[in-house]
Amino acid sequence: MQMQPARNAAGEGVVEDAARREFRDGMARLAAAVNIVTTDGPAGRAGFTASAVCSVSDSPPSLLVCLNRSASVYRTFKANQVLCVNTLAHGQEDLALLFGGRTPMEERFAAASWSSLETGAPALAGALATFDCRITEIVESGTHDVMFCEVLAVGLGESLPGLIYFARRFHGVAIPG
Ligand SMILES: NC(=O)C1=CN([C@@H]2O[C@H](COP(=O)(O)OP(=O)(O)OC[C@H]3O[C@@H](n4cnc5c(N)ncnc54)[C@H](O)[C@@H]3O)[C@@H](O)[C@H]2O)C=CC1
Ligand SMILES: Cc1cc2nc3c(=O)[nH]c(=O)nc-3n(C[C@H](O)[C@H](O)[C@H](O)COP(=O)(O)O)c2cc1C
Repeated sequence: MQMQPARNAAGEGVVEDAARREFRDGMARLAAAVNIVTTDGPAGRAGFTASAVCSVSDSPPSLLVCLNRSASVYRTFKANQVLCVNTLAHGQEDLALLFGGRTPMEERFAAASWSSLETGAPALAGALATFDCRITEIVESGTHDVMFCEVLAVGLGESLPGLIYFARRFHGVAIPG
């Protein structure tokens, strides 16, 4: 068996790169809902697309969101301490791409209509569900911060087909029945 060198000529960790690639290939098979996570407050308004969102507990109602510390929106979320998880419906793929990076913040928000629930974080008109939250704890893990959140208010939109991210693409999910 040929051993792979731990570092290439440029000093980069090739073993680590292979592990990351393998991890991502595996994660590409783990289907996930698509959300736009927003915030507003003293540090300003920001939002990003997130598939790393998960239910934690129903008492108290709580969820978690994983945010890369290198994202342009990171400092704004950390400073505001509130966020709203907006779960997207089939047909909102363009919004998911817009909030998926590299687009100026005003352009991202100009593409949709927003209101607010309790915290002042933007709630997306036409979302399947909106979870208005206060960030209660932040745990650093690898490249990401895990933001644990208490859900203060839930908005339920129309019952529409859902949107998932699977195999590096968006897919619609039909309502059963
Ligand atoms: N959890 C995250 O931070 C995610 C970030 N992305 C961003 O979008 C880009 C394109 O993603 P794909 O087209 O799906 O191809 P990809 O091969 O980069 O990612 C495949 C899967 O790996 C996971 N993933 C990707 N980057 C990650 C990261 N930095 N930390 C933890 N998990 C990660 C996600 O589940 C993603 O669907 C990624 O390179 C990343 O920048 C996408 C999905 C999740
Ligand atoms: C489908 C999809 C899912 C994503 N999920 C996450 C996620 O869960 N956590 C995260 O930190 N970034 C995620 N990203 C990347 C962020 O949306 C992106 O880095 C963010 O918009 C910040 O980009 P910016 O630094 O250019 O502003 C995802 C991107 C896409 C397209």
